[in-house]
Amino acid sequence: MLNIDHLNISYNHTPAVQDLSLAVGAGQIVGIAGESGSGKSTMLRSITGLLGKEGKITSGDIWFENRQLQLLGEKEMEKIRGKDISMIFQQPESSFDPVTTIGKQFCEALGVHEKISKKEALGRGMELLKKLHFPDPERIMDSYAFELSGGMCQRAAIALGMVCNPKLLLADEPTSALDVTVQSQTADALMELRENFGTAILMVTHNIGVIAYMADYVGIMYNGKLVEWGKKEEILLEAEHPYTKALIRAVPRFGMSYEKQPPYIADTENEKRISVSETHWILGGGK
Ligand SMILES: Nc1ncnc2c1ncn2[C@@H]1O[C@H](COP(=O)(O)OP(=O)(O)OP(=O)(O)O)[C@@H](O)[C@H]1O
Repeated sequence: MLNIDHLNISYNHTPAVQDLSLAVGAGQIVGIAGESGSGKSTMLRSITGLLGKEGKITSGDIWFENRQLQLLGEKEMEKIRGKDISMIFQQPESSFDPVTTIGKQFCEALGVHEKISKKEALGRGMELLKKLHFPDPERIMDSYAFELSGGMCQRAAIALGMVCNPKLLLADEPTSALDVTVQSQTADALMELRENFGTAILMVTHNIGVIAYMADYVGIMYNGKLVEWGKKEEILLEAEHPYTKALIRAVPRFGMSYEKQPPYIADTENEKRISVSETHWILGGGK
């Protein structure tokens, strides 16, 4: 569905992303981890054509289905943004206009891409809010973003991002600004979207625990380059790059033995183990 091929991006001639290739298949969750400044957000923004004035794709291709996104003009990108590809951000409030009700923003988001009545648009939004476990979607529709808690706001932002039923959701640190319990709810909400709608998700984060919990494929960025790429189990168990090893070592253990936390991603031959439920616990999802 999405194929990034030997992508190079610079800001004012300084390279930020170098020779990056990766792929996201339909319905897959791909997690990209990496330290601050390694180029994760730049890579995501390049997909939606939002690199700003300084940012430039200097070579390489971004294929989405049969289109080369980096060759499309702003008008064509506008049609794709929000409809086929949508994006959610670390600060959920930044997905919303603070002086417009959430309901009105659902109507506006749908109105850009479809001829749809206000009633129908609100209905579609409320259905999504229900799927994301809001017991009172009508109240949410009448609220402003600042009236919601951080976790509610992020789930509402996910619903807004999903309202046009995009094939690909880009998520920039979707759980980082949230406390651990809400991180877990948000991670579960994203995984449910994949289950319910087959949405592919490309997510960048500092948090290898979130990736261990959610992703099918993992990439590790370091200094603008993708230094590791593969299936989650392969990367978490067979990390080769020193930065990946350090990231995995840095996952807190909370003094719990692995044996108490099945199921494992286990490589019995080498007796190396990473507990998926441990990362779930780190995310606040249970003990
Ligand atoms: N608008 C910009 N103008 C100039 N340089 C930029 C701009 N945005 C990002 N950069 C630079 O590009 C490099 C990659 O930044 P980017 O934000 O993509 O990293 P990141 O991995 O997403 O970091 P973080 O995890 O802190 O968000 C950094 O060196 C950063 O300073």
